[in-house]
Amino acid sequence: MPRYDDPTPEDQWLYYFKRGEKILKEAEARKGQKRLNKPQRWQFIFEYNLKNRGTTGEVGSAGSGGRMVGINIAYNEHPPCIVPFATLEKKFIDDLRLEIAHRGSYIMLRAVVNPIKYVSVTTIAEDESGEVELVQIYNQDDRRSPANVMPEGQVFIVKEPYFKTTSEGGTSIRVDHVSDIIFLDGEDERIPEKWRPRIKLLARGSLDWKDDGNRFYKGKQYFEATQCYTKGLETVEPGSALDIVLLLNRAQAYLELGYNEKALADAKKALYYEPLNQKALYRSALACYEDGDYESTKTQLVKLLKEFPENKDAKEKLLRTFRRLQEQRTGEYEFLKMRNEVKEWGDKRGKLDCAEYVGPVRIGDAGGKGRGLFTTRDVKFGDLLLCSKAFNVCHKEVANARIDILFNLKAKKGQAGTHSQLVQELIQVLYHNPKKAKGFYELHSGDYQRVRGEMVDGLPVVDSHLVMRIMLKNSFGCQRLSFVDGRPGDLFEEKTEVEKMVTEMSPSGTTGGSGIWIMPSYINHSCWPNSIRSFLGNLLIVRAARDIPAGEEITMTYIDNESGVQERQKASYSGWDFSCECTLCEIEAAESQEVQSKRQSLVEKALKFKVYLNQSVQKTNSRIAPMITLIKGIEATYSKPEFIHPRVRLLSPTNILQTFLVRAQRPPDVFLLARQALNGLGFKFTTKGGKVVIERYGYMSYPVMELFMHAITAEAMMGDLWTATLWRNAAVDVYEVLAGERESFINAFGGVLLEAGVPFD
Ligand SMILES: C[S@@+](CC[C@H](N)C(=O)[O-])C[C@H]1O[C@@H](n2cnc3c(N)ncnc32)[C@H](O)[C@@H]1O
Repeated sequence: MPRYDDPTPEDQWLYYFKRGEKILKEAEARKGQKRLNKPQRWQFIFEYNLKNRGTTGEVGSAGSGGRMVGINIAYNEHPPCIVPFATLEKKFIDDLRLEIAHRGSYIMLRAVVNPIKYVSVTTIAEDESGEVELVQIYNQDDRRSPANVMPEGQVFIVKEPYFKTTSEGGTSIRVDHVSDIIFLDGEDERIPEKWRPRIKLLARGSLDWKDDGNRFYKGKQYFEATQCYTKGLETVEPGSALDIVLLLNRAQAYLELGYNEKALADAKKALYYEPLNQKALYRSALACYEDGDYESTKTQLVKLLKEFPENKDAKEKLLRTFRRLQEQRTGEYEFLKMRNEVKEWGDKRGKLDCAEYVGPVRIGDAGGKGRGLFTTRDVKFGDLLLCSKAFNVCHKEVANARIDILFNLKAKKGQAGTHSQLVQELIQVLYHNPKKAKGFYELHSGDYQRVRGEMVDGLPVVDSHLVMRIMLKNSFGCQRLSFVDGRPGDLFEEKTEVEKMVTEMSPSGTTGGSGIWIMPSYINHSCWPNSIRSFLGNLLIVRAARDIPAGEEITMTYIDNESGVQERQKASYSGWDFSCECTLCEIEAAESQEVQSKRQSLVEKALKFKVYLNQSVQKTNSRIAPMITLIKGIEATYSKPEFIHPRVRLLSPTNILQTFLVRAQRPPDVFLLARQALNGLGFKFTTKGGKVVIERYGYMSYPVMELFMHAITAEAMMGDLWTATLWRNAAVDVYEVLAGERESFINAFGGVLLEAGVPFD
């Protein structure tokens, strides 16, 4: 079942946290001390090279098979440097003290080996006195090779360096914040005299830099291309033809990297000198389009087409822009086309070309819950509330997805999946798109103490620990499609070797994709929510799961609601620091301990029958009677009417029994059970004017769809195709809410309908 995110209750990760806490305690005990063992330079380098012999610098990825599972442990939360470099005082390796961020200081280093990458880019660096130390640089752009980030011989500055004990007992300078490291190029005056190249390279002109940049661009090395164009721009005459070419080339490379704000800034600079430059107008339009600013895109393209009416790309883009503006206004999308596109991505990264839709909702004060999302008008079951584009998402379906284990010992949170990759990518997005970053920084970050200061030395400050905390509180566990061929997406997962390893290490047994969607992050939790989210590629769709009056708070579920109240409370507390007080929790918490335990033990017994699902028909047949007794027993533990207290815990046992009954070819019982289960969830049906009408919508979740499909196929098997068709129509409405759109119903369940002989339309 898709979850808001993996709550990973503390006890499941106890072993790792205990180990981590031990390391932390030992490290804390050494706080302020000098490193114990000063490594011998030659020995240190020799052992490093020996250990990393045979690796190419990059330690593979999930799809490449040979990758080690990365374990990212964050415990040394320290804010980034927010003071200008000029105010810092130089320190040497010998001056560093353990478990301290050296405020007011910097250290000048030079890499003496080729780097290696696990989760961080790791190297050995020397200072000017020849002392060496391990340096771990986190959160660099994963698209760059480690040798490109930190080639041997690279001189760099670490501002306010953090010196720490490694989990292997050694020491290292750990750089968490991208804004804390300054890479110096050969001509930088801050490079110490002794590290300057002895032979002065021939002076290179802006034209040379442009040619180099173009070569890198052709080779798809966009980061390197931007570096060359930047060098060229340093010496070129402002407003000259070459200046404009360099700006426009850099804008194009920035667009490729997703640094849209920088691309727009470059295109705008070119437009300052040449207001009707065709490429500048087009690239500024592209940058606005990529950032979802379709009005500005339109303005730029209209201006361009007025001057250059034959520009085909601009015409095509303008048409697309009109479509985006319509989506933004109406929430009308070509869902089926989009779904097929997502399927075609295969194991590649993808992004749908569409706009965001913010429906009848607004952010408001939700009292003790902080902020929340509220309806601005009466909303009907199935209405589209949000169609939100990912701020950033890391799908695990992608071939080179990084599946790691991420621990934040300070926040006591652990996650298995793409979360470590997500944090790293978020940091890059925030660093290169500071305007867009504002929406992210406004999200809930729990008790984290934020530092002031958005920019330093003309560059954005990104606090990696803050990003991690926001990610922990707001990320959604996700897959690319909520339903694949009739079943919830995650049932289809074929685990890769790395995933299997991570799953083994994660007692919750789950690994998942993860992403950040800004608006949906404002929705608070309820165990019986009034909205449902679903995923379509990089889109998160939220629809109303019942009629909601104007001004009511919209809720969704963060956790697996098929568990009992105590487990749910534990999950919401350990994952998000709150105790749920929704009506379901209120009712269940007020039940006697005896009733709660009885229900729990009956559910556990019923779930054990899952093992028979893969056994012979005969064996399953003999389990039907005991299963019915168990289900009746669970039902008897509920005392309130189902529309006040839905029988959520009966969902999985019912689905198991349904499968037994289908195999035993007992369609009347299959239908009866499906109907009873739906009634038990609070649904109320009537037949009106030749239609099955859902008079009251009950508790909605993915397995509900199974109940509908069982009802439909059972009716068809009994020969009543008419009733089957009526149920099918009702099922489409429910599917729309669960899958986000109705257009793919046939796509998803066509096979089941075909087999049962139920007409499609
Ligand atoms: C994703 S954020 C939701 C938006 C958040 N309320 C805000 O102000 O930004 C998750 C956090 O909201 C709060 N929250 C969500 N659901 C809640 C609930 N049912 N009761 C109390 N607090 C809740 C918790 O602090 C949780 O860590």
